[in-house]
Amino acid sequence: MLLIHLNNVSKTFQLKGQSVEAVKNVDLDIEKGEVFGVVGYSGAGKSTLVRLLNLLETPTTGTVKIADYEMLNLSNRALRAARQEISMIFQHFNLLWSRTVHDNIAFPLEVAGVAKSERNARVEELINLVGLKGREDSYPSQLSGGQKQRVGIARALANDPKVLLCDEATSALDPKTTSSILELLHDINQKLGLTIVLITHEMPVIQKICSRVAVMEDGNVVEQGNVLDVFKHPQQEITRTFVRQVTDPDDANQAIEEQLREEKGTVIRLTFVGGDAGKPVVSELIRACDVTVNILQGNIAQTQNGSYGSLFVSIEGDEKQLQDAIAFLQGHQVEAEVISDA
Ligand SMILES: Nc1ncnc2c1ncn2[C@@H]1O[C@H](COP(=O)(O)OP(=O)(O)OP(=O)(O)O)[C@@H](O)[C@H]1O
Repeated sequence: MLLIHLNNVSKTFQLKGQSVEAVKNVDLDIEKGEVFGVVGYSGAGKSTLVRLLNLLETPTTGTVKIADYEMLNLSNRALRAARQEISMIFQHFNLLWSRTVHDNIAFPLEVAGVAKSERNARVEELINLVGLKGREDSYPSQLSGGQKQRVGIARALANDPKVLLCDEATSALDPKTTSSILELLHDINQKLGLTIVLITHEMPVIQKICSRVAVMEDGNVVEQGNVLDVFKHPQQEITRTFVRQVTDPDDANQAIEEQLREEKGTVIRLTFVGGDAGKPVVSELIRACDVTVNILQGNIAQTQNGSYGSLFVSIEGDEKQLQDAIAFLQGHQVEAEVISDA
């Protein structure tokens, strides 16, 4: 079921007599219960796009429909009600520093006029959900970054939203804490069926929890689709750059470069789907084409839609053997890209 529908949405800011087109003619459909990611570099328009979803920004053109709400046609009062169903978490948590964990989480319930006993029961439930039992009376300054974001998540869930918007929610956290927060978001999505829209400049975040992704560049959504499909067949150069954040992390690149200097053969990157797909293909390749294959580097990324692997190999053989080897690989649904010739 479709939950979010953006039709031809644009946002132009006027700044000192100049127009800044932050979001340009974006069409986007997000299904109920999915984790949808928007990836792009700084300035691409991601924050503006996500703020258009809860009408923190009003579109210059286009329409925004969320659940049954035509967001632009709502009265102020109806918009306030609709916003309760669209919650948000932030990079810097935006907690109230003078309130305890308990009172931060209770805050949106107070605003919504929920009675005290009901409020306390709900806060306790949320504290358990996000794994903060025992920290109810701490102040935000006494918490780690990951714990602060857990408070942010609990507070965002207080009024049972339909959608959770995450604006660079893990960008201020170290990799281990990032993983634990992404796991929590994944659990919440599974347990509550909550629809999550997250924006990030980090493709590993998309890889870990999103089922679909949109890539933004210069205000445009330049590509969107199922995460595994985008990993397998990125259409745009910028998407390839993002995919490489996962498949060729910097330390792996360095290792490849060092090996490239020493390799006698032709270095080829194989990309394949499925955990084991690479192994039999390589041994069959050696047998069928009578070439020597050295494995240089391998990497498998798990996405929500399945696994995706890349394998760097160096192949030694004459020109004909090499051509045969590439044809053989392609005939086995493995993509083969020549990285460097000896
Ligand atoms: N309120 C505003 N007034 C004027 N220009 C704005 C405003 N908000 C955003 N912009 C401009 O719109 C463009 C897109 O900004 P946006 O913050 O949406 O990008 P982003 O992809 O989220 O980047 P970042 O991660 O750095 O926030 C930028 O050129 C930015 O300067």
